[in-house]
Amino acid sequence: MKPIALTIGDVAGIGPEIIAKAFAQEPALTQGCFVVGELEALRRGTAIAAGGQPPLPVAVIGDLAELAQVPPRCIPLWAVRAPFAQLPALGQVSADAGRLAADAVLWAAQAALRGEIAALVTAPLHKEALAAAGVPFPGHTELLQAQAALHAGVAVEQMPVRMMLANDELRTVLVSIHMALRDALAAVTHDNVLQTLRITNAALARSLGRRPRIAVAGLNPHAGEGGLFGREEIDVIVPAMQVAERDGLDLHGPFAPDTVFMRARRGEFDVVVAMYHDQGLIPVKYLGVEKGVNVTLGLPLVRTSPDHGTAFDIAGRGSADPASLVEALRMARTLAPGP
Ligand SMILES: NC(=O)C1=CN([C@@H]2O[C@H](COP(=O)(O)OP(=O)(O)OC[C@H]3O[C@@H](n4cnc5c(N)ncnc54)[C@H](O)[C@@H]3O)[C@@H](O)[C@H]2O)C=CC1
Ligand SMILES: NCC(=O)COP(=O)(O)O
Repeated sequence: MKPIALTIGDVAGIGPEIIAKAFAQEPALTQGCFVVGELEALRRGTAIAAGGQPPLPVAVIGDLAELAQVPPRCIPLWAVRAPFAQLPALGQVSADAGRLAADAVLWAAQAALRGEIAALVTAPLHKEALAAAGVPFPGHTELLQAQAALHAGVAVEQMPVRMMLANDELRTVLVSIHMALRDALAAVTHDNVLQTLRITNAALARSLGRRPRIAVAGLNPHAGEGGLFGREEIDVIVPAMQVAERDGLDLHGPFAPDTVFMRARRGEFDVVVAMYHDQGLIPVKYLGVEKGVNVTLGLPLVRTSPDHGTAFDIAGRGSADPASLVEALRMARTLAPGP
């Protein structure tokens, strides 16, 4: 398989530390992987991860062919900038860290689109730091969508993508992501719901090898209770489902949002389409932030990420759990195309 890039994320957070822990704890899984980032921040992460023991060494590479020469228990690094004279402080929003995080993702996205790497696994970045650096995208998902559209020579709207969060008990795909809740309500449109259903169906049919059973969450309490508590289910969600059903999708609902995740977790459905960010992410993260994986559906490349963020509150302490990053790496290997 081609190499897998791990982008360093926001270096004021736990990204470098959990990357170093993943390399230390999972030598077989991380074989053929390399970090995209900056030398001093990665070295700081290896020292934090080692907790007083000798840290894993870092080997800077200038060509992906050099990966084969990197000895075991050494972390290969593709540096996207010169080493920091002064590292961004741990636990604080900084434009320098935001710029580095974005540059690492941009480099890896372009390498993936050129077919040089099998997948990218992105350590978390801080959205305020990204904005402080002047990056015009709220998160990875939108940045990758824009890069993929550019590469394909199409408008961003012609490269629709969706966020999926998954663990071994539950999957959810979101109609909208990084926007104010008021805007998310307005984003529950016929086209957005229909597009989400189609993207979900295509992605899961590929990974499951069969037609996925898709549950649809309502927007309102009790899925509107027959129109008593809101009409979006009747006016928007059901008509979009009817169009998708005519295309052969196996759809169920719209169901009361407070019970649909419980039913999916019991095995009734393969995935729940949620109407906005927190409706879908709270149930998955509540099952354990260490288990979830974020996958961007709809891209012409494989991208996974841990489900948690930069955890500024614990950065530098050595207590960050690399489990979700390890799961993201495992999932990237599963989804990545063969040689
Ligand atoms: N894939 C990505 O790039 C993601 C980025 N974010 C961004 O991260 C920043 C911080 O977000 P928050 O809402 O504070 O969420 P967070 O996930 O960074 O932290 C929430 C709580 O979980 C704990 N936590 C998170 N990951 C942990 C780990 N691996 N081990 C142990 N404890 C862990 C933190 O210490 C904190 O108490 C925001 O800018 C957010 O947008 C959030 C989610 C995903
Ligand atoms: N809540 C998940 C999240 O914000 C991750 O966003 P992205 O950086 O994967 O687009």
